Amino acid sequence: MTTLSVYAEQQPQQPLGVYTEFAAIRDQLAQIGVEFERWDASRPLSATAEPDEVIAAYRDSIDRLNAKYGFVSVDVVSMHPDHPQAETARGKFLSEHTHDDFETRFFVDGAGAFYIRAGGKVFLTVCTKGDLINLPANVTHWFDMGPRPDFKAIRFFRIPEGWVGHFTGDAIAERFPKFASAA
Ligand SMILES: CSCCC(=O)/C(O)=C/O
Ligand SMILES: [Fe+2]
Ligand code: NI
Repeated sequence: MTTLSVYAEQQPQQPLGVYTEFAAIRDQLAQIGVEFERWDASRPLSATAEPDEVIAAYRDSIDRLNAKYGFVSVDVVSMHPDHPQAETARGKFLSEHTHDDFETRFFVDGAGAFYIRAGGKVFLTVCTKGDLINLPANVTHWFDMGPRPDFKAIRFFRIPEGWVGHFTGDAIAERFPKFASAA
């Protein structure tokens, strides 16, 4: 289930609030400049669908987003629990970082957790199928796909290498609960 847990930065043990209704999640995230939308993600895709198939299936949604935000390219991250690179892939975004580009991700399958640090709080947003999240450039965050990663997400870019993370060197991620699954 899509869930937002809001923590005080210094109190990772107990959230200040937990939200599961779309409107409440959208409104909380809007306060820190993060856009959150629900999009149709019902196109049939096999578990092993190639990036080109995912992009073809969601071509109309991609075109609409490109027109709205001026994205010039997309790619697809597709992870499965038995993926040979699962652990390495998880480790890539598990520490706090920023990007020079928007971080715009459309989950067309599965789930993953964004931890967004803003205004002295951490917004732990578990995204599931149909969620579209849009973090402005330079927002401090980390992402946990869990020990058995299972998701497909389309990533949108305005600049080449927009996915490259600039790591802050802050160990905050180590203090927060890890993502296990969205069930
Ligand atoms: C959910 S897509 C893979 C992770 C990613 O691109 C990123 O930047 C996470 O912070
Ligand atoms: Fe990121
Ligand atoms: Ni899957």
